[in-house]
Amino acid sequence: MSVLVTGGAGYIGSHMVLALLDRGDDEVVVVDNLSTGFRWAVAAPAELVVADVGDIEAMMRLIERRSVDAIIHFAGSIVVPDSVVDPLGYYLNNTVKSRALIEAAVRCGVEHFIFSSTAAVYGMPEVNPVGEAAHLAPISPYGSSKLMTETMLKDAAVAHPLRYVALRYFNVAGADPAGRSGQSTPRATHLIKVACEAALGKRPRLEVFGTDYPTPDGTCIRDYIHVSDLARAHLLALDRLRAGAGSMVLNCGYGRGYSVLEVIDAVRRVSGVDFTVDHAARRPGDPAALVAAADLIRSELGWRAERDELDVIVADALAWERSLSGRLSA
Ligand SMILES: NC(=O)c1ccc[n+]([C@@H]2O[C@H](COP(=O)([O-])OP(=O)(O)OC[C@H]3O[C@@H](n4cnc5c(N)ncnc54)[C@H](O)[C@@H]3O)[C@@H](O)[C@H]2O)c1
Ligand SMILES: O=c1ccn([C@@H]2O[C@H](COP(=O)(O)OP(=O)(O)O[C@H]3O[C@H](CO)[C@H](O)[C@H](O)[C@H]3O)[C@@H](O)[C@H]2O)c(=O)[nH]1
Repeated sequence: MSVLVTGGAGYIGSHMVLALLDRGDDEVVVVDNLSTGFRWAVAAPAELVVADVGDIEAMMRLIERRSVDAIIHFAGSIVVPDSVVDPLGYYLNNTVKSRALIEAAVRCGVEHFIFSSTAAVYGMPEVNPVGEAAHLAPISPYGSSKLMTETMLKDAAVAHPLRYVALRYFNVAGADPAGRSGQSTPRATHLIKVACEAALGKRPRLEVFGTDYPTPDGTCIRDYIHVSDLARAHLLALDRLRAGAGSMVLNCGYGRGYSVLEVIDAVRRVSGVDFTVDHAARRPGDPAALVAAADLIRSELGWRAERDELDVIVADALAWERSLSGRLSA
């Protein structure tokens, strides 16, 4: 039996492949169209198939050839502001192509499906920490495209012998502690990556988007989760599904938030570099605070955080950023 990891050449997917291989699950096949991913990010002996998840025939052939019993679906487009500019492109890549993949799974009898959802399904939550039962009101096409895939899975799981875990990630950060993968996309927008680039002189400065939010220091609060802890949550979800558990929707965060200024302090502290920080206007669509209620994932999966110290997350991200320059041309 093989696990199919879509988007396995990307940031989080490449850590998933490492987590599977590290525990001895060697039958791993990756599908990635390399639109933002990297061939080198797929660790051996995982097989990389360069294909599009929307190609239903190709997905069915692959599922049959590798006897896939579980799909972990990371492939998608992830930049929230881009989704506002190109909503139909986001609905195509995230919703329409996920539908094709789900149909391939159903037609081939794959019973286990894990889906990368997002805290963006909550929009601007009125209460923090935000629980899985909170009102779902995405404010971007990105968030809507992911919520629509959650809905398809819910309905497909009623009609077919398919069980799924939708994991709603909060802010994913950090890198493989052994230095084998990390966030590599050029022109990244994520705060910790951008701050590490500033600390290493790859950017002239960091801009803080908004200092007048109703938070203790006026900057936005987010729940940053280490990518290795997140990958481990997927392993546990896979084990639960294979053991016969029913479908679940789970937040992935630590239940603790840090402000933008606290993150900047951590990056300055860990790097020892006092890089330039400018105050800028609010970025449209940013909720003031987004922190996970993280009890359900602990009780349902027995998941425990291992790298939840902000300085550890930053140190891993910084180490990866230092090692990155030589790799991107590969
Ligand atoms: N990074 C975060 O903070 C975050 C937060 C919430 C949810 N997510 C979700 O996690 C998943 C992975 O995100 P990431 O940060 O690793 O992004 P990423 O861009 O690094 O990885 C996505 C991968 O999918 C591939 N891909 C995209 N469209 C494809 C298609 N149609 N067919 C085949 N491959 C395709 C890309 O080439 C890339 O390798 C995404 O679904 C994203 O929405 C990420
Ligand atoms: O240069 C920067 C970059 C970010 N920020 C701030 O830092 C916080 C975190 O921003 P990120 O861009 O790192 O992350 P988001 O919270 O916007 O986005 C995250 O959550 C979203 C759901 O809300 C999506 O899932 C997305 O993929 C995921 O990274 C925000 O307040 C943002 O305004 C800055 O001040 N300066």
